[in-house]
Amino acid sequence: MMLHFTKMHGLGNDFMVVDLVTQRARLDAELIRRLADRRFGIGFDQLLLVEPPTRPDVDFRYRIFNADGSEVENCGNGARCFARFVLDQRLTTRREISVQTAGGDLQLRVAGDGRVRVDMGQPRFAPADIPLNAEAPASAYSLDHNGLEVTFDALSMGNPHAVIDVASVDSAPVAQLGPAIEAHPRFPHRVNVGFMEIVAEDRVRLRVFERGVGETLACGTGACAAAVSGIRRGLLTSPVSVTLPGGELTIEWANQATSVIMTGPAVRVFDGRIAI
Ligand SMILES: N[C@H](CCC[C@H](N)C(=O)O)C(=O)O
Repeated sequence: MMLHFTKMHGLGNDFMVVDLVTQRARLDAELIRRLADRRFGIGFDQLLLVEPPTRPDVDFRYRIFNADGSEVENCGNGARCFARFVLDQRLTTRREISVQTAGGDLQLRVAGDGRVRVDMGQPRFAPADIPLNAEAPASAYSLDHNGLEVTFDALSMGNPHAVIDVASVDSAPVAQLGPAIEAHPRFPHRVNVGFMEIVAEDRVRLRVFERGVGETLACGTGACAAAVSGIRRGLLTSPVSVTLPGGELTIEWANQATSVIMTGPAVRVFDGRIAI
């Protein structure tokens, strides 16, 4: 069959977006890996599926698959592209869109200037919610990597994140430490690894080694996790500007009992179709 798709990105974190409201297709992990390949396939960091809701109180179901074929709970940059896509495809006329994900519900709002505001829900800190093997919640954990003690914060944005403070993202050991922590046994579902450089109380630089992908140009949930980590440790004040290699996101978080709000761009690159 021919599968219609749209290539999109959020600050260079790139996606294959598929409308499964008006199309029918089954995409298993092996096919997803093949489609994700940047030479033999379409090439993307994540596949985003737009599906009819399974509950009456949301507009769509939003499913996310990493390039390695693993299905995951959330994708922030993808959520902004999801909102742009369903409006462009006329799958809705609403500019306030609610979606269900495996990690919880998201509220998407498309602004007049094309930027998208996403209510990402509340962060979760209990080790069991991340999940992280740890005796009790803390704002600083440590693990051993080749005899080196690595200190990190950890939380869930629906998906798991570790946040490591670094003096400079330019010299951060992303390629060495990223994969080691992603697959560390302390994280039973693996983890996204953020390297955060605090520039000012309202500004950070960030690089993210994403679970199931590797380093990406931007990570929306990673930007949320980094900002939340800095705010709750008293190092940052909301709103926080997060500068990633692909560009800048604004993250707001008032306090533990409120949602994290992420605002940023969503870009449509091209439409295509592929035989599967
Ligand atoms: N790699 C992530 C999913 C995509 C997150 C990222 N692309 C974003 O914008 O939040 C995970 O395995 O949880």
